Amino acid sequence: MSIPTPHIAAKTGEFARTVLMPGDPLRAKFVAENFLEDAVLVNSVRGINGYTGKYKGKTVSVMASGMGMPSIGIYSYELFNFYDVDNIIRIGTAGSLNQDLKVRDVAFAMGACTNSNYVSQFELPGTYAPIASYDLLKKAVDVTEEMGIHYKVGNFLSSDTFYDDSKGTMKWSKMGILCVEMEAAALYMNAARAGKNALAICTISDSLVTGEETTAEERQNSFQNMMKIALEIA
Ligand SMILES: O=P(O)(O)O[C@H]1O[C@H](CO)[C@@H](O)[C@H]1O
Ligand SMILES: O=c1cc[nH]c(=O)[nH]1
Repeated sequence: MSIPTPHIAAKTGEFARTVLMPGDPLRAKFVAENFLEDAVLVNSVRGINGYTGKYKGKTVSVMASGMGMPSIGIYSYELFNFYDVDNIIRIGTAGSLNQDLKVRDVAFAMGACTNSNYVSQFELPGTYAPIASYDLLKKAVDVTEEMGIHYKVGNFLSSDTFYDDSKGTMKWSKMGILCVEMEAAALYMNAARAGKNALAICTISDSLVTGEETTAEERQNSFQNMMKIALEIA
C-alpha cells in the first residue's frame, strides 16, 4: 500500500508528526478553526476532514477517527505506517464508570481493556495489555497540573458496543476501570505494532454511575480542556 491510501488523500509531508484525533469530524473542524493558525485541509475522503496548521509555532494536524475500533484501526494504521506520523493523541468522549469522575472531567488512559477481538490479528501466544506512551502521558499530566485542570489517570474500557444488550459495562468498575469509550485499545495496539506513540485523553460526556448526560453540541465544541492539553504536548 502506498499513499494516497483508500481512506486518506493527503500527499507525503502534509501531516504533522503529531495528529490529534477525535472521533467526531466536526470536533476536528472545531479544533482546526479555533486553535490552529493557517489550517490547510489535507483530507476529505468520506467526510473525514484532516487539517494541518500551526499551534504556538508548532505544526500540528487534526483528523477524526470515526467511531469504534475498526475505524480508528484504519486511520491510525495509515497515519503511522504510510504518513510517517509519530504521535496520535485521541481527544475523545467517554462515559464515566467511576463515582469520582464527573461529567466534563478529563481522564487519561494509562491502559485500555477491551471486549474487542482486535488483538487476534497479532497472533500472540497470550493476552496483551494495551498501554499509553509514557512520554506522552507524563507530558500531558504535567501540562494538566500546570493548567489547574481536574483529571484522573487510569484504565479505560474500549468497547465494541455503545448500546450493550448485556448491560454488563458497569461490571468493569469493580476492576477500577474509569470510563468507557470505543477506540483507545486499538489505537494503542497499532502504535505498539508500528513502534510509535499514542495517548487517549477523554472528557466525560455522561455518567453510567449518575445518569448525567451532555448534548451532542457540547461534545462537539465545548470540551476544550482536552484540546488544549493535546495541543500543548503535540
Ligand atoms: O466522542 P468520540 O471521540 O467519538 O468518542 C466516543 O463517542 C462515540 C460514541 O458516542 C465513540 O466514538 C466513543 O469512543
Ligand atoms: O463510548 C462511549 C462514549 C461516551 N459515553 C459512553 O457511554 N460510551
